[in-house]
Order: sequence, then C-alpha cells, then structure tokens
Amino acid sequence: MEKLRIKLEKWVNGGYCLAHHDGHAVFVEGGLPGELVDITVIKHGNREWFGIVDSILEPSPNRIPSDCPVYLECGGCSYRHLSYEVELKLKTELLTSMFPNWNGNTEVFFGRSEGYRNNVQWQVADKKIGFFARNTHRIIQNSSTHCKNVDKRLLIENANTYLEQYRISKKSNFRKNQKSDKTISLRISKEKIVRYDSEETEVEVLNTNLKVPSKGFFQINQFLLETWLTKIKNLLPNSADVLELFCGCGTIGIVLRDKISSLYGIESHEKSIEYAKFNAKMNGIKSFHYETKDLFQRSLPQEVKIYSVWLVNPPRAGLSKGIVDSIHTFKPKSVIYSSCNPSTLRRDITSLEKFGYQLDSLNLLDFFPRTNHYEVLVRLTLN
Ligand SMILES: C[S@@+](CC[C@H](N)C(=O)[O-])C[C@H]1O[C@@H](n2cnc3c(N)ncnc32)[C@H](O)[C@@H]1O
Repeated sequence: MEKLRIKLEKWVNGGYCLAHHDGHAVFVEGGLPGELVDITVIKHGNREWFGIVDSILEPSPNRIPSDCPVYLECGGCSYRHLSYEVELKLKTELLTSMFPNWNGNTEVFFGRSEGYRNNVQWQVADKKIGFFARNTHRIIQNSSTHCKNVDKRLLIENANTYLEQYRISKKSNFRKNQKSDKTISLRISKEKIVRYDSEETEVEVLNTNLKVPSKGFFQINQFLLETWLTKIKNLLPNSADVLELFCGCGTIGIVLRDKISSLYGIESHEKSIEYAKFNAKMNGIKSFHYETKDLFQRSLPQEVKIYSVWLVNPPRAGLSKGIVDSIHTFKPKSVIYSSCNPSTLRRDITSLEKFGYQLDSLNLLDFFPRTNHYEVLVRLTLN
C-alpha cells in the first residue's frame, strides 16, 4: 500500500482531515489540522483518496494520547486523539458550517462521553469474540473487553454474569455458542442484559414505561435520552396534533403525551407498531393511533392533513421525496426533525425552505461521543 508524507489542512465531515496530493483530495483518519504526518493510503479513488495516519512528524498542540489500545484498528471511533472538549467544538463548527444562513443560537447538549451505549453487537469468528478490524472480518484481539463507548455491563466478561441463560458464562459453552452465532447483539433492559435479536427490552424514561420489541429500534445513548425528549417537548406547542413519522415503538409521542392532543404514528417495523399500541395503552393514552407503513414506498394519505405538527425521526437516508412533497401538499405549521445524518438533514431542509419553511431551532445532541456521528434536532416553521 502506498505511503505518503502529507500536511493536514482542515477537518471535514466523517472524522477526516483533508489534505491534497498530486491533484487528489486525501481524506485522512487519525490526524489533526496542521500536522505533518506519514500515512498509508488505504483507498485510491479517481479523485479522492483515503488514508490513515501511521506516524506524526509535527504534532498539533490539540493531540492527546488515545486511551484505547485498538483505536483506529477497530474503526468505531474517530476522535480519541483529541480531548472531548475539542471534539464538541469541532462537531459544532462542522454542523454550523452546513447552515451558513442560520444566525440563531446553536444549542449543544452532551452527557458522559464514556459508557453511553446501551447496546452492542459483538462479532463472532474463528472462536474469538469482539469487534472486526475496519474493513475486514478479522476479530481484534481482546476488543470485547475494552470498548470505552459501551456500558461496562455489555463488555463480554461482564455480560457473562447476565447471560447465564445463554450458557456462555463458561468458556466451553461460549465456544459452542460461537458455532451457531455470527453476532451476539446485547441491549440493556432496566437492570438486565437481553439479546436484541430475540428478547424485548424494557425502559423507564421521564415517568414512562416502554417496551421495545426484539430487533426494534431504540436510541442508544442512555445519558442523553431525557435531555433529547425534553428538548423536543419544548419545541412542541401545547395540545399539539402530531403526525409522528418513523415512530419506532412510540417513544417520543408517548413520553411527551401531556403536550399532545392527538397523534398518528407511522413506522415500517410491524412489531414496533404493535408495541407502540401496547405502550400507549400501558401509559393510559387513548387518542393515539399507529399504523405500519413503508414510508419510502407510499405517499401519505389525505387524513394526515389534520396534523399541524409533524415529528420526524428518519434513519440515515433522511426523508423520501414523497414525504417532502407531502409536507408541501399538507402544509403542517411546523416540522420537528431529529436526524443522525446532518447531510441528509441539510438536503431536506433546503427542499423545505423552498416551500416556505424556516429553520427556527438548531440543536446538536452528542449521542455518539468519540465517533464522528452526532444527532441534530431542528424545528422548521411555515412562514
Ligand atoms: C432513527 S429511528 C427512530 C425511532 C423512534 N423515533 C425512536 O426514537 O425510537 C428510525 C425508525 O425508522 C424506521 N424505518 C426505517 N425505514 C423505514 C421506512 N422505509 N418506513 C417507515 N419506517 C422506517 C425504523 O424501523 C426505525 O424505527
């Protein structure tokens, strides 16, 4: 693989520093702006190359030693070589640079930067368990014991205590398990650890009990969940009539039920919708309706026009053209949009601005410390 000596210029999205070489933009991981580094080029595109830092000749004053022995080998984190404070500043700058016309205050919310993940997917291969090395199916030695992002209870040595029912507490039985499983996905359920693929999860948040089905989505940052929901609550008008798209098992609407008069929730995962109906009932709600629909396949029905607030929380792909067009057709007064992908969020905001919507709240919630990801919560209001 090609080696290069290169000066890193500036941060760009995705955890990369941008550099240039021989007419190519080079996206480098593991560096900091201003540093002179030796890199290995791991991918050559026609115009864009990707590289990873091998050694640093001129370090930045912002560089700190990584606290993870498998950092960069694993690929899960992008920012373990800078302080969390600098990381937050960087994420805020990257976000605000995507919205140059925004002149309001960008609020930044963060919680603990360690042990925040309430779920984990351990890979199993060659009688080992842990994370894959980036772009490979090779398990990194001992990686199941020292990931700092996951709740300690999910590290495999600790999870054994909780997983006795799976007979993986003894090494011999654990090996037996490895033959049948390619992954072991675990999630925290109140005080227990459960298997994501086959068991439901129980959560208590802001005086609300929720159940999440096996394989159903639930937000992963256990320390920022209440902060996020409270911020959404503050963006909602009183007695709102809400259309909740990509509603999962109903978390947002059900937790914020005191501010909502009526709600229609749509989501494609059938079991999540079953659980949303159950969760609403369990929390004493009668005026919420839920339906299973693929929001990327179908246009929205006429009856959604009665909902003046649309609450959308799509996967990374963002909103489909059908949903954006439906917003144009049905003209809700406001769209509250929470996204884990700032690029698709920006694309959708640009489309909605053409229909007369104006951004009036921009918030960064650092759901994924030490990685290049973060959640963005916005509100758009019709002029
Ligand atoms: C980011 S999650 C949000 C879930 C929920 N708002 C929450 O906070 O738990 C995105 C949700 O979109 C759902 N989803 C993915 N693709 C979909 C589609 N094509 N149509 C409808 N829902 C979809 C997923 O099942 C998931 O529950």
